[in-house]
Amino acid sequence: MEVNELSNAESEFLEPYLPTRQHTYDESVEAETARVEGDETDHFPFVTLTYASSLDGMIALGPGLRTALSGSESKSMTHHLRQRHDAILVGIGTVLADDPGLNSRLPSALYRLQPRPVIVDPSRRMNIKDSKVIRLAKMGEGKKPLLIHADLNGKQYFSEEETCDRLHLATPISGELRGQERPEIPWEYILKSLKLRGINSVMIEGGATVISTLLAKPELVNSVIVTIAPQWLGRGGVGIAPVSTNGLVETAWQQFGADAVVCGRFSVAKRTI
Ligand SMILES: NC(=O)C1=CN([C@@H]2O[C@H](COP(=O)(O)OP(=O)(O)OC[C@H]3O[C@@H](n4cnc5c(N)ncnc54)[C@H](OP(=O)(O)O)[C@@H]3O)[C@@H](O)[C@H]2O)C=CC1
Ligand SMILES: Nc1nc(O)c(N)c(N[C@@H]2O[C@H](COP(=O)(O)O)[C@@H](O)[C@H]2O)n1
Repeated sequence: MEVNELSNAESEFLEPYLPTRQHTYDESVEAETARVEGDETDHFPFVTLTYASSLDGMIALGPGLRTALSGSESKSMTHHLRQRHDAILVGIGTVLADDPGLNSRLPSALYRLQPRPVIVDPSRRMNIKDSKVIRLAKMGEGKKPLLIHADLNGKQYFSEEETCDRLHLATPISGELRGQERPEIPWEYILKSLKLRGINSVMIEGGATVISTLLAKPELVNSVIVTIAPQWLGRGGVGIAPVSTNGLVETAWQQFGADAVVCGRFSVAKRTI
């Protein structure tokens, strides 16, 4: 699908919901040297939650199915968002289903402006050899991905490999988590670790599990940008279903091609722009 630069009006519409333009992030010096300074709210990167949904609230036709919802105009909007953040994060479910590129295909997205792909893969399920995100990084069309794994022994360490970097995060094995087959890494750990590595803004793109669990932590989310495509995906679809109810404030919407793009913030977010 063709990806084009946004018009001035389109990028001005989005700008209030985006992190400030910094572009100081450089993954080659990503940060052994980075230090957390400032108050508690500065310990987290700016988080933008974004995805495309059908009219019946579905993001895919079925579990594990790659489903095109955005038209070319709203897809271009997504690629604009990708180059406005230091990192783009998805869960391993999305990588296994979609084999996404996780780069920005906008003509203006020079290597310097590419987001660092971050993949939450607690149990190391990613197939490194056949991955598009790694192929693109090798060709210089995107950055090397950072994989986040769970370390059930409570350690926390970072290792660099030729094709990807791996960050092992301590997983609390207390009470309800003990004996659970799928280790769950608290979002606070993930986001603080990214900030510690010098990542100041992260666009979180999916999939259903990642979005639904983050929607239950609205205080960690600075802005929400949802594309609504004018179609229904039906009952077999994969829906967004947070465990808690919530609503956005400071909302705005604009048409991108046939799609509506809705933006907003949570009143409880730790900090605003
Ligand atoms: N329309 C849209 O905008 C988008 C649609 N999608 C669609 O979404 C679907 C994929 O959704 P889904 O299967 O839910 O996959 P996700 O991408 O949400 O990945 C879920 C998996 O990631 C791991 N994970 C996520 N969060 C954590 C955490 N906090 N701690 C530990 N592990 C975590 C777990 O891996 P494990 O299972 O190994 O424990 C979990 O099962 C696909 O069909 C895809 O096409 C995806 C992105 C955008
Ligand atoms: N914005 C948007 N619209 C859709 O209709 C989608 N299906 C998605 N999916 C997300 O984009 C990823 C694929 O992107 P690239 O391969 O990098 O172009 C996919 O994995 C989802 O994260 N997004």
